[in-house]
Formats: sequence, structure tokens, C-alpha cells
Amino acid sequence: MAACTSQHALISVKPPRASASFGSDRRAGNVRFVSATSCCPGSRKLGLVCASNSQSSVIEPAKLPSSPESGSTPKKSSEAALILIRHGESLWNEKNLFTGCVDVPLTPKGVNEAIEAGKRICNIPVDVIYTSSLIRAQMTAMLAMMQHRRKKVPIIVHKESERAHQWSQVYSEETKKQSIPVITAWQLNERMYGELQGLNKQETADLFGKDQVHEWRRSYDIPPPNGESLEMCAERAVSYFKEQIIPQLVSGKHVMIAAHGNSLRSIIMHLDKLTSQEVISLELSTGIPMLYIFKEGKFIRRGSPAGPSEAGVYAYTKYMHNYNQKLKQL
Ligand SMILES: O=C(O)[C@@H](CO)OP(=O)(O)O
Repeated sequence: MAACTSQHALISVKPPRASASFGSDRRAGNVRFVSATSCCPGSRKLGLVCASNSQSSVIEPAKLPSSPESGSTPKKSSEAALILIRHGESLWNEKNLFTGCVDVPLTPKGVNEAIEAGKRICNIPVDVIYTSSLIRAQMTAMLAMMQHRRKKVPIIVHKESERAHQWSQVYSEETKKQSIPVITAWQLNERMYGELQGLNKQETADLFGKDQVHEWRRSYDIPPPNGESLEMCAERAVSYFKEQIIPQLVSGKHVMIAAHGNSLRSIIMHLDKLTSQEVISLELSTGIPMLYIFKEGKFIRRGSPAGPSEAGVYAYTKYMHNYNQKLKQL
């Protein structure tokens, strides 16, 4: 397989729509319209920390290839898994409140969703985890990884201060090998909902009108009062994805991202080349993992793994097949 030498080429590829599917989502034209009940058994809708340098606080994430301008090339041609997962139900999802960047934990149902999500991906390799800086995404990432067959320990990389960095060093190479770095990044946070944060969604629709509220919630470029539009959210989330996460995939690392409805909508919009009209209909359920295979510089959408016994998932790449075979021997 040819090595990818240009990051620009990687991010401008058109995902092969024909080969992609998300559970049993319906399509209308080019758009994946995902109904509230159609995607996966048990789901309502389609169901998806900062990078350290070589002096990393806990474990070293993959050595990132330098920018294309630097002339360095990725260490190997890549074929890697990318799992996207929106956090499980939060206490404010349950209360139907606009949440945005307010840092609210999961409900017991959200905890269960994260555990179930973890079971669905428990045989898929994960080398590095990215989450937002918000607890609901971090809880989801941790709970999901605790189900993984490989039983590596997810460890949050702390870089908020030199001391946090130094004091969280791990001094055993063997222990590092049995760990997965969890990189938190505010750029993956939920879209900032401005003056809607904390308001009840139904009451807000009653007050301002259903159409106005739908425009604030789902349009691409219309921000809620003093908040971020999806376009503004994409500026930070997709930039981070391109600058920090794609290089990991290029280097052959398998990545999981646990984030939010809208930060993930912006990333999926980028991966699937959705238009600003198409993205209006893209809905993500809480706690449903979605799999892409990154291969030869392209993202191939593989839908939501139904469970570890779904044989087809492991046929996606030779590596995943072999990995699954090895897990069976554990
Ligand atoms: O309240 C929020 O932060 C988001 C996600 O829960 O809501 P919406 O469904 O409007 O994107």
C-alpha cells in the first residue's frame, strides 16, 4: 500500500459513499437521514485530553509525523480504525436542557449506554483515545474502554501544568505497553450554546417558535444567541481533527474519539463531505459507536458495529482480522 505523503491529500479525499453505511440508516438523495428508531437495535437514533510530546506525562501517544512542509513522512503506510462515539445520556439530556459547554455528568442510563457501546467495540483495536474536556465524554470513553477485551488501562494525559505533567510519569515500559493514552482537548467540546445553555428545549421552542429553535439547533451557519454555529464549532473541532488526529491514523494508530452531538456532526460532515444542507438532517444518538476505516488516505464508513460477534467488522482489514483472532486466544 502506498504511503501517504501529503496531509492535504488526506483531508481532501472523497469518502466512498457507496461502500458506507451506518447501521440501517435510510438515505434520501445523498443524505443519510437517520430515523429515531432505525439505526441500531436498542438505539433511538444514529448512534460517537492534550497530546503529549515525547516527555509525556503518562504514556507516549504515537510520535506524530511533522507537517508536510517539514518534509518528514509517516513511519508506515496506514490502515487504521477510527471509532467515533457520542457520550451517553447526560443529566441535562434527561431534563431536555440545552447543555453546550456546561460540564454535566452522565445519568445511570448514560453509564449503561457507554458500557454497551464498549461491548460493541470490544474487539476493535484502540491505541489512543481523544475526548473533549467535558466529563460526560470522558466518562463515556473510560466506561467503554473498560469493556475492551484487550484490557489495557486508559490513562488521562495531564499537561495542564509542568507539575501535573511530571507527577504523572510512568516509569515501567511494560506498564506503558498495557496502557492507552487518553488525550483531552477542549476543541472537541460540544458547540457552545450561548444564552440557550440551561434553558429547556421545549419551553424555548414554545417561546421562540419551533422553526427558530430548529434553525439554532441544526443549521450550519446560524448561531444561537451569543453561541457557536456548527460552522464555528467545526473551525476548532475539524482543525483539531486534521492537525492532531489524522497524523495518528497516518502513523497506523487506531483511534477512538468520545465527544458530542455537534462536535462530532462537524467531524462527520468533514469525513463524509456533507453539504451545509445535508448536515441539517444528521442526528447522532447518545452512546452509539461508529466505525471508519482509514485506508490509503481515505475514510471508509463502516457503520456501527452491532457487537463483538459481528464477523464482518473484522474482515474490514487484515490487521483487524488478525487482532480479533489473537483476542480469541486470550
Ligand atoms: O444541548 C446540547 O448541548 C445539544 C446536545 O445535547 O443539544 P442539541 O440536540 O440541540 O444539539
